[in-house]
Parts: sequence; structure tokens; C-alpha cells
Amino acid sequence: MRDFYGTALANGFMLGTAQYPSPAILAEAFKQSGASVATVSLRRESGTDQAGQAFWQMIQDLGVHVLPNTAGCHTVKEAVTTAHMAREVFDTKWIKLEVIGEEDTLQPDVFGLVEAARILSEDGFQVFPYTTEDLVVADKLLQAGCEVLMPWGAPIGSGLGLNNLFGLRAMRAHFPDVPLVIDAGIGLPSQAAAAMELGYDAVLLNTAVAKAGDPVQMAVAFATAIAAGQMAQTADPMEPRDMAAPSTPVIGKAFLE
Ligand SMILES: CC(=O)[C@@H](O)[C@H](O)COP(=O)(O)O
Repeated sequence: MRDFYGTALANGFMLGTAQYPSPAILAEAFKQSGASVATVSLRRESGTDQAGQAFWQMIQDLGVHVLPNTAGCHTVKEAVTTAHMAREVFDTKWIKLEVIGEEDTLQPDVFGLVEAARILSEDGFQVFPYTTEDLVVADKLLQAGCEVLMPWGAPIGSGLGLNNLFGLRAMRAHFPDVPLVIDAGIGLPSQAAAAMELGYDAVLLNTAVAKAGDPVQMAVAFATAIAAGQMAQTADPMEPRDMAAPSTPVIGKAFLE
């Protein structure tokens, strides 16, 4: 697995912290799954009141890498301000940058995203941009200083999985050295496994775990699938072929060697 701004993660499971039935279930989902990164929205949780402080403390106590995000920001200014607040609260340079451009799909405003990425990178942030699978935008984000890209699987909260396999595969092939994370829209562990099999370095998801009937069990299922997908990828999977090929050996030739 590629490093994220020089940080090697124990696994490719990045888990969101919103919408759980209770803080105890959230904590247990992290503990049992071993997810290595927790992403936190500063705009949804109040950082100043007592409940907000307790929530931040609980996240810190999970002992995982914290990736604050700018979820809910619609302008460059909002996103940049939120990133600054996040750096103060969590004492980290990491920021998952979201600049939402369209309400029905929560599609990123890629123009605002590139601008905000440049401003934050120049200010010393290590930016994880939530983007589409557009290769031109990806290039602009890299030029703006991003060293990680996070293309969407599908719209946030949709659970539709990997909507554009061609685009996601092309992105992996086009940027072989860039750490890539599928962010958003993942509904099932099998989709997360497929992302890792494509050669992605991590998967970030929230809704599919938090909204499951049993979030803890679902988090473990995702952790298992992500590990399996990564293991399969490094085992050099076979190339699919159009024609049949007998898998039963001819007599007297059981092995290739
Ligand atoms: C938590 C977070 O950062 C979300 O904005 C993220 O994109 C996850 O999306 P899903 O809820 O679709 O998994």
C-alpha cells in the first residue's frame, strides 16, 4: 500500500464517524474492525460546547489517524475556514477537502476544489480531495499540491458502489504512483473489495456501516473485505479472457513446471 503524505497505514479502511446509533457503537465499530483512519466533520459537530468537546475526545481516544473533513462546505471560503478550525482542534495537517457543487448528487465543485486545494497546500495542509474520476481535474489537483486523490465511487450516501469502473480503472492506470482512495457511495463489502482489487490503496465510507442494522458487524465485514481485496491485488490476479480454457490437466501433466 502506498503511503499517505509519508504515513504508512496499517490497512486501507477509512471509516466515517457520523450517524451511528450511539457513541458506544461507533467506538466498538472502530475497535472491532481495526479501521486505521477516522474521518470527522467539523461542521456537523459543534466543537465548542461540552458535547462537542466530549466527541472530539472520544475520537482522539480511538487511537487511529484522524482525518478531519470539510463536509457540507459549498464554497472555497467555507472549506478553507473549516480546514483551519480542524487544524486547531485536531492538531493535524491532514484535511479531507469537500467543496460540494450540486445538491442532488453532492457532486464536488471541481473548480472550487482545485482552488481550495491550492490555497490549503500552500498553507502547509496535506489535502485529501474528494473528487470525481475526471483525469484532467486529477492532474490539476496534483499540480495544486495534492499528493493523494479521493475519487467518488458513487454519490455520498447512495450505496451504489463503483459507478464508473472504466473511469476508476483509468485513474489507477494513469497515476500509478499516487495514493488513491475510493471515497463515498460504497454500500457493500464486496464493492470495497472490488475497489482494492482495482489497485486502490484505501476505501473511505460511512453510511453503509453507520446505517446498517448491526454497525459493528458491518464494520468488521468491511475490514475483512478490504483486506481480502488488497491481498488479491498483490497476489497478481489472472487476466480475464474471452475464450474458455480447460482447467482440468491433460493426463501426465498435472503441473506447469
Ligand atoms: C464521512 C464522509 O467523509 C463522507 O462525506 C464520505 O464521503 C462517506 O460517504 P458515504 O457515507 O457514502 O460512505
